Amino acid sequence: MPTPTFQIRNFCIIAHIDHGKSTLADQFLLKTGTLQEREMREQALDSMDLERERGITIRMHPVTLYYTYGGREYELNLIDTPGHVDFHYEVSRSLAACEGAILLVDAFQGVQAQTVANAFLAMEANLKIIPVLNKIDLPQARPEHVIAEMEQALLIDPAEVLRVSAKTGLGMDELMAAVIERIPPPQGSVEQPLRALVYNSHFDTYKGVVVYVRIMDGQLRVGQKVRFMRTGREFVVTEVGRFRPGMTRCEELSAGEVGYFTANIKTLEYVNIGDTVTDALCPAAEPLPGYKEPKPMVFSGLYPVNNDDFEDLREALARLKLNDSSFTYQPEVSDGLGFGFRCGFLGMLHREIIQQRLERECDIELVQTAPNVTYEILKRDGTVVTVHGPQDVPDAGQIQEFREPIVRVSFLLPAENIGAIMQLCTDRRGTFVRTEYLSPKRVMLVYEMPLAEVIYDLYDKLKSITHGYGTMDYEFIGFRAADLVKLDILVHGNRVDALSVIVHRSQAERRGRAILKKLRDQIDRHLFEVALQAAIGSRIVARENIAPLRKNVTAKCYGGDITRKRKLWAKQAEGKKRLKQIGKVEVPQEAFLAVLEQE
Ligand SMILES: Nc1nc2c(ncn2[C@@H]2O[C@H](COP(=O)(O)OP(=O)(O)OP(=O)(O)O)[C@@H](O)[C@H]2O)c(=O)[nH]1
Repeated sequence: MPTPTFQIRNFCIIAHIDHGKSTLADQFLLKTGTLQEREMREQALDSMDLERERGITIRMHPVTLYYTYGGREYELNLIDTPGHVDFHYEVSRSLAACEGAILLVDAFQGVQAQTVANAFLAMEANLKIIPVLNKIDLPQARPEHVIAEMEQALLIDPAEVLRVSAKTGLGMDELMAAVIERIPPPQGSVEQPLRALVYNSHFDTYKGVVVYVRIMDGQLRVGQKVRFMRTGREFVVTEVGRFRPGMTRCEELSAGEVGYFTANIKTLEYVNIGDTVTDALCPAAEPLPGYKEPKPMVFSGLYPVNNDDFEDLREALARLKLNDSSFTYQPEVSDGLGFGFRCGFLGMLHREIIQQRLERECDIELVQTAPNVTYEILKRDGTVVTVHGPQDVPDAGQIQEFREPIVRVSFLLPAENIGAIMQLCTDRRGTFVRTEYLSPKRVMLVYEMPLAEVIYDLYDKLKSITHGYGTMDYEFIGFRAADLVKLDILVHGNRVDALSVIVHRSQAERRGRAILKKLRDQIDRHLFEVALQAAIGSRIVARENIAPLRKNVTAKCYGGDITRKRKLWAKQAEGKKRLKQIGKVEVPQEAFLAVLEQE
């Protein structure tokens, strides 16, 4: 018998990193007897190794709990959401699968940038918010201040705020009651054709893709032929189940419920987060709203240090892609680094995670080039092209308008640092939007800024200026025209493709000079003077010279000592293996790395 919808509650926990979301999720498992204390590994829901190591939630792990309240048994579906900005879209899809959200705030740290961003996402999705203060067991907790911040920043009624300790379980009874009493039961009808929201998925070696769904209307059963409405692909369902928290089979899932299904789906590419699954024979008229194609925003080149590892790297990337459809890659060749791949990521954290997985899983030494963002170029012939790297930029003569991605960045910081951060934002071509004091000591600051400036080092700068007390969050708002140029690097008159970068014209000279300085330190002297130049089209904006070598290297070894000479020659030959000939100049591989690797 399916649970009547009025006895179902679907909710998630939204919080800033480290405010205790996973610990609270564990308390729900304990409280409902889903897991016993002894069975519970610490933080059962954070299952991926990498997450455990980094202590952050990357993927969402749903769990179905049963809890008796007021003499009735309720089905509670808890959906854990990622807390990082890179995974914004995934957060928004998991919110769409719920009717309510627990907004968890650390009673010491207070409201942070991601708390605000995620709370607004939940409010936009019309979720019932249950504001909760966590870590009230901490001696340094300052509940009254934090509640005042919540009221100021998020218009939360102080009377509604619950106080818990996810660590000790204090306040859990009140929280369970609030989930049941305050969050509305799901709407939707079993009589309607099936509509299920795909809010996540993972790849299982034996079962194929496991699709995580929230059933909005209708029913989902084994043997049913279903259709993904965006792609039109059809599959026959082989298994339906719930997460308890392990995958547990059941007969069917009905309107209002949360669970998973498998259907011998071989690749995650067929399963898009946000897509709608319907019955192939009796399809729904309209898919569910809000679908977005996941778009990588940050790109960088990934090269094996040893070119023989290229095929291994290709295989490793293909395996990763099976598990993460938001990551993209395509082969590219660079003058300096040889064969490699241009990879697309959702953001900087996503990029770091992928690199770590690759290194761990395939034991290949990798070089990552400095990250760049995606650009749009309106050409004089009226076409718009998307550019993922400097090598794709057409000739200046063909460019009508160069556009870059802009994000809205929100900072939450100690009031005393506001001047320094505003200066930083101005230097990074930011446009001031607004500022708001949450208390005399904490302020929210909003800027619009090019994404390229944000990924460069904004986060590190924020942390160092605010001594770790500032937080930030950003969302993509669109492409805007800017005075961007492709800056080329010439070694003795020869353009080196691998070293080109896209920069704002006002910064071209400074960036050019910095690159040339690094190059100069890496390239040995030659018998002639080597000119290093940075150029925009044919205009040189910066120049460095490497003075010529005055004497032959072996000259100082006198004529007679042939063994020493041989040794020297052998050593030179060894070094030359990794030298790249550019025109008449030999450039060591390290020079490319020094310039391309992120500072
Ligand atoms: N004293 C105390 N510590 C807590 C409490 N809840 C969580 N913690 C600690 O706070 C730290 C972060 O908790 P997590 O549950 O990992 O936080 P999270 O929000 O899931 O973090 P992400 O997965 O990074 O988003 C851990 O060291 C917890 O032990 C609490 O109520 N009291």
